[in-house]
Amino acid sequence: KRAMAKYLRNDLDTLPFLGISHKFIGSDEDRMTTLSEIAADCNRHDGITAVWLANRIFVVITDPVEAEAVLKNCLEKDNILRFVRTLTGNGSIFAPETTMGTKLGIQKQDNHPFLANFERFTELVTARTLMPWLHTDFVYKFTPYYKKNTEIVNYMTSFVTKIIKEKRKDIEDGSNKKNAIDEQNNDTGRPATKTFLELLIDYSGGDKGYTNLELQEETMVMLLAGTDTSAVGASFVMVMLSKHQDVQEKLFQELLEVLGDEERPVTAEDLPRFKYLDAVVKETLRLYPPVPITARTTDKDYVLPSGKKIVKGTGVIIHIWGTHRNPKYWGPDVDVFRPERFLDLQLAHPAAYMPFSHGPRNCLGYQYATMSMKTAIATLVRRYKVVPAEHIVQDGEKPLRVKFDIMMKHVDKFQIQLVRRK
Ligand code: HEM
Repeated sequence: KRAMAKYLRNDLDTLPFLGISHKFIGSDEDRMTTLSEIAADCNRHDGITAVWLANRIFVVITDPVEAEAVLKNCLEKDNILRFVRTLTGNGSIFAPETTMGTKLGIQKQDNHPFLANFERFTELVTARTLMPWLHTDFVYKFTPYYKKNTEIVNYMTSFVTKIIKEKRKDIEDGSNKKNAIDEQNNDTGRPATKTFLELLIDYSGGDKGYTNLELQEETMVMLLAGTDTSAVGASFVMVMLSKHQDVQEKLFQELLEVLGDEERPVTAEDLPRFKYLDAVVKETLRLYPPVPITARTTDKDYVLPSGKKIVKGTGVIIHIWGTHRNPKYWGPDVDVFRPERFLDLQLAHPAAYMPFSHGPRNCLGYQYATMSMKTAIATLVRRYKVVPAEHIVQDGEKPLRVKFDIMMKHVDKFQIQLVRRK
């Protein structure tokens, strides 16, 4: 591993024993700044470097050719992601209403304890992931974070378990005909919609299928992976539209063309016709991927397409943010927000653009996420002009300030103003 560190060099400020882990101390904005410095350094080293996080070495990749080789061959997620498991257990890795089909009212109350706990959980997990001295359970248990983490996990699991028990009882009593989604859509005349939770119960064999613990773990996974990611993606698009009025005007014209003059609901059939919206969403997720990194571990020695060798047991960080900003694949205007680049684009490599990752363990929900983001954005932009929040100076090409807590988010909380269009 030491030999590997020598030929996969970096020019980052590395300390004895700590490696680069000291660079992750600080705020969640500082952590994202460090991640972007690592990406830029990696791009200067042919898209592959190695960094030490205390006693563990991680290979960092921003070259899509090398990334694809790893993502197709190493299917195990690296142990560095294990702290998420305090919540998801053994679930296969959050739209509360569509996931669980119970009126939670979470999205209508931004101070709902479930959301507050979820946010605090992501902060705690990210801090622990990036600070190696907190990795050992023995040490972690002596810190105040441990107590908080346990409280949060207990609250969230009991919240979800209660819903699962109610749902099972509803199904038993036959009182499950209508769920929260159907109630919202009560005038559509569509057959009853099955929620994710109902489908899990049904397909796994009803009473004889998944246990309550398995249902709880899978539901947690969907909540964790599904809710905030799409909301964060759509919110980044809205902020970029507020900064780039020319892009917004072009998008508005497309919406008028496809939807006509009336303010009718956007349908699934409209979505493929929104070519420019597709480009705007893609260009936003290129510059601001809500999940900026993912990780794998090697189960044997690998020789990458470049001939570089990664030894068994190495953590590999697939730096999605860095790959999207690799000038070798995106050209000299890599940092410029230019949706037009995605119109008729032939990607230089299929993994050069991967906000949903790439290969057999990529995002399970990418089609749903894309459809839900486009529907929300088209609905809003058809009705409202999006302008920057009053106190935020219009700063044109200046990059957004972003922070990292499992997901990447806007430091200024995605603040914008909506002005009703006539
Ligand atoms: C803009 C929205 C989203 C983005 C950017 C996103 C991105 C990602 C990324 C980068 C991964 C990591 C894959 C890897 O390690 O290779 C992932 C995994 C996953 N995502 Fe998403 N995701 C989004 C929305 C969703 C939604 C809406 C769902 C569910 C409905 C979902 C379900 C999952 C699941 C289950 C995994 C784990 C797959 C596995 O480990 O095999 N995601 N997502």
